[in-house]
Amino acid sequence: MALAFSSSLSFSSSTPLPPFPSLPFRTSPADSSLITIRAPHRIRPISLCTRRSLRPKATVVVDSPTAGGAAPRRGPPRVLLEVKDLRAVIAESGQEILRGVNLTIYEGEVHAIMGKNGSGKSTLAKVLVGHPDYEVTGGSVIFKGENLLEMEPVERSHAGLFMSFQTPVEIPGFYSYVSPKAAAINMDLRFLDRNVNEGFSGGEKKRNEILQLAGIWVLELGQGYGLWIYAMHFLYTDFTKLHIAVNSSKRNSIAKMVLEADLAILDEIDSGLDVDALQDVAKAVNGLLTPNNSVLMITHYQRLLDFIKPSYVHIMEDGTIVRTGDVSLAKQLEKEGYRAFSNS
Ligand SMILES: Nc1ncnc2c1ncn2[C@@H]1O[C@H](COP(=O)(O)OP(=O)(O)OP(=O)(O)O)[C@@H](O)[C@H]1O
Repeated sequence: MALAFSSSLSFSSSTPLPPFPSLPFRTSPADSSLITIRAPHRIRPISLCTRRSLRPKATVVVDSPTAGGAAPRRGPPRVLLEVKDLRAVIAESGQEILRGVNLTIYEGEVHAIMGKNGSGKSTLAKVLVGHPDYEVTGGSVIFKGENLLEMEPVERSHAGLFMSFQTPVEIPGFYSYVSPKAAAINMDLRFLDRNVNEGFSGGEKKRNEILQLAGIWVLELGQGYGLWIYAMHFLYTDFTKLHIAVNSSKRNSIAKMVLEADLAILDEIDSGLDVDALQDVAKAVNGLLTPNNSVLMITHYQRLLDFIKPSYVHIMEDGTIVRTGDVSLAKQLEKEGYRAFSNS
């Protein structure tokens, strides 16, 4: 298993950060051999966060010297992702899976990719995040003006690309690792009640994956103590469950940061979810959408699109996008099946 992780932050702490990646991560066999833990690419005190869902219902006490209003970016929407004639093979066998994918995503857009089993949807997602099982053999991918294909997976993550896996990883041992440190800084322990994903139901794992969009919460405590909290599991059911109380008067430099993705790739977030859970997940995704970020979601079912409205729906077949349209495509698909869209 390759574990891609790096910190671009420089901490003022004189004590080295704990070696977070040494946690006993494991992937489920059905999923990838790569875990990318998203480390911060930009840092913003929570008081600067403009996203509705992240305005703390939770108790968050922050002592930040840089509090103020963040001005939203102005100007016409930028192209976030431009995929041109992308071709990729399975690295081991050389079998071609992606056979010339073209896709352009502007910021503020929600794109849905649908397609038969085995048409290459997940492969496209994994190739975009740099999964080592695949080798790109042709085409180009520009993300935020930069050549995505030249970046390491972790750099893609830092650049603002997020992917939720169909089968998220389990992180046993998380509680015992974090809880003493959380106690040491007077942090409410109620949100540390479960190991990440371990024993979670399928639906809970999915919610958890989505809530990773809220990012990694980074606490830096002054006076020589730094702590990373990989907070995805704190959030797995409801943002109100995030309850971090830090007595800032006792600490002289506490910064609470939230990281967010510019482009979130959500691979079948709806599978295995009951109706209520689906709505919760959709609500979380919608809450994280802003005019400056985008979502690319892979789904088999139109019902997800009732809750997360797509700007475009693409139909994929045999490693390429064969049709693009609005949500009516998904409706037609539901009615007529893939025969209506087949190239062959
Ligand atoms: N690492 C791999 N090793 C072997 N075959 C692979 C690998 N990755 C993808 N494939 C094959 O490539 C094809 C496309 O797979 P992919 O998972 O991208 O399809 P999909 O459209 O996401 O399907 P589904 O809707 O069932 O999730 C399938 O035939 C799959 O078996």
